[in-house]
Amino acid sequence: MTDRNQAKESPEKKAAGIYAASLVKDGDAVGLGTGSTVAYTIKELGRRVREENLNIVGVVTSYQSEMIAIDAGVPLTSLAETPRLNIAIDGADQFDENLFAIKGGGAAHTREKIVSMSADRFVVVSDPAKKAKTLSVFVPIEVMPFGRALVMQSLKDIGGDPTLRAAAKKDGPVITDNGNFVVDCTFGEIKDPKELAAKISQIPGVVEHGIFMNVDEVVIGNADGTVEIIKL
Ligand SMILES: O=C(CO)[C@H](O)[C@H](O)COP(=O)(O)O
Repeated sequence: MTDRNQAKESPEKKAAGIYAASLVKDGDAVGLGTGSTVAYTIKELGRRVREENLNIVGVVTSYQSEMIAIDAGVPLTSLAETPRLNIAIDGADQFDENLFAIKGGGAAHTREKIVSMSADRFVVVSDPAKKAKTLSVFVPIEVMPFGRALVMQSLKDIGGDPTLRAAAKKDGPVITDNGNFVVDCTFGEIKDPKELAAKISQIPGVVEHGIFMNVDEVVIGNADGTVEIIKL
């Protein structure tokens, strides 16, 4: 499968991803996020299952993480069967000093939010470039196709600059794993992520936005293999 994560190896992402796998304990139910950083975590968990007899079950957030987990040999379950998770691990597109984060670069943020909110501990894995004083990258917003015109106009009304995300290898829009569109909306510097999140959530047709306010800690990987942990 070709995808945005076929980019070259990143030692920073690898360091963060592999370290985060060491936070998983025997018997844990683990939320498995989506993206190139957490892919290292999923593969390392597979190694621990094979080589250390680690006994875990994973809940995936996308078809992509499902395929990686199956390849790696991580046993899977569903939130329906295992509604409460011990830990969820996932990447992010940007995070700030208060550990507010923006996610959804891979259009998986709706399931990622559900899975992370189902976990006792939510750990973000990142490279150093995603740390910011103030959030400023575009906010991915999953949108019901039927409601897209109202959502686009409403996002402009609250000061956003929305763009329907186009698919890379298909004519037309990205379709999420849930059958919806994704609107990427720029708001400049986001001074109050909580307030913006509430405004976006009120728009009919919005399924979920990519502002996350439930991150417990961030693991930042460095090129030399070391990690920095940020907790509030
Ligand atoms: O939110 C996400 C997917 O929807 C990813 O976690 C986020 O885009 C980070 O990806 P990567 O680890 O590849 O940089």
